Amino acid sequence: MATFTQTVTGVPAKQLPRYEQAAESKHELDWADLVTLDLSKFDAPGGKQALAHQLKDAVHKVGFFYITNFGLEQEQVDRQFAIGKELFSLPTEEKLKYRADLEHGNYNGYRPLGSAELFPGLRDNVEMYNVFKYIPELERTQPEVINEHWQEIEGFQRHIAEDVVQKLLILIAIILELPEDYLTKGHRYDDISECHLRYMIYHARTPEENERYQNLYSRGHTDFGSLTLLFRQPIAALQILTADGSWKWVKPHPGSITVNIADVLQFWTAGYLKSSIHRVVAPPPDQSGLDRLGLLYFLRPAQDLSLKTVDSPLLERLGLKGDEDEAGSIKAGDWVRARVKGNLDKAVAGGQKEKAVLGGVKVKYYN
Ligand SMILES: O=C(O)CCC(=O)C(=O)O
Ligand SMILES: [Fe+2]
Repeated sequence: MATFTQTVTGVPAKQLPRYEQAAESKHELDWADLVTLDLSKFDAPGGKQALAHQLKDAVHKVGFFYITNFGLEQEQVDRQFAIGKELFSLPTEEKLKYRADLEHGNYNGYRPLGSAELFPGLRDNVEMYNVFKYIPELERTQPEVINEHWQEIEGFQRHIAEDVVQKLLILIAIILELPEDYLTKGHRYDDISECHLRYMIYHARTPEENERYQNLYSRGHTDFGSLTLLFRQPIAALQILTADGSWKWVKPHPGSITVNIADVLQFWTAGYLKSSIHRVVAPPPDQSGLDRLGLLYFLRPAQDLSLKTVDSPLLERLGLKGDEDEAGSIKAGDWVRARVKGNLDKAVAGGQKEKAVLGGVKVKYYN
């Protein structure tokens, strides 16, 4: 295994202030009905099969689900929120030293406030900091607060990448009637890929600003990679576009991670797995004055893998494996970078639109 040689300062890590989670909203919102997978059942006899059975409809029809008992204590999760909070409190000029090369579709590093235009002339209220995997090929200079805690961050990433995500990929392989290691092979921590742990912050807006922005924090979109894991943030804001065309809120259940299927799994399964459209809106009135910190892990496959439909007996039986595979010539890494670049495009008046990304394949955007 490669060893990583990130420069550390030699100065003992500063104490981080304890992160206090916000109180949940008292508003009764129109919550999405999502299944919860208890991952502690994974290693029990027949556990994987039972979990795969539970997951099958959810990943086909909704694309979103919760997981619990994923092997991280709330305290470990809160430490990551504390790192994110510290990072975003740095002066803007300091953060800009670590700006990601967004123009080339590279998300490694800082994405400044207002990078995406939501409506013509109206920019987003989001900052992001993406920490790619700690492998030599992806090394970059990082702010002090990241370097001071890099071993903890790497340990956190590795637990997600080498334990949680591996279990989920095995369940999905079982659903697709593929060998259990079929998907895990393309998602190793030491592969060059764009997987990252993301700290992000949505800055609260005034009620007047929210009105101008039609309450939108982040446009409806699908995610670019294989899976996205969203650590629980009690400030409600995430919504899913459901099959009947209505938006439903995602409830931040204690002790859970919200997981969603992203584009690459949709390509590999000719649409059987749903890369669902979701968006982020202004929180309900009792939380709308709060900045909303986010902690997410974006799983992406080894960059050279093609987006060709996999040889799944299930997909064969369903008649989904046709001769036409328009994404077959696209590489996963190229898809992800094209979509990162696309996020910098100017907003188009009139809302919903479709946009060609690569090789004639298009994506839809929603407000
Ligand atoms: O902040 C959230 O709840 C979701 C963020 C999201 O969808 C994304 O960053 O892709
Ligand atoms: Fe997303």
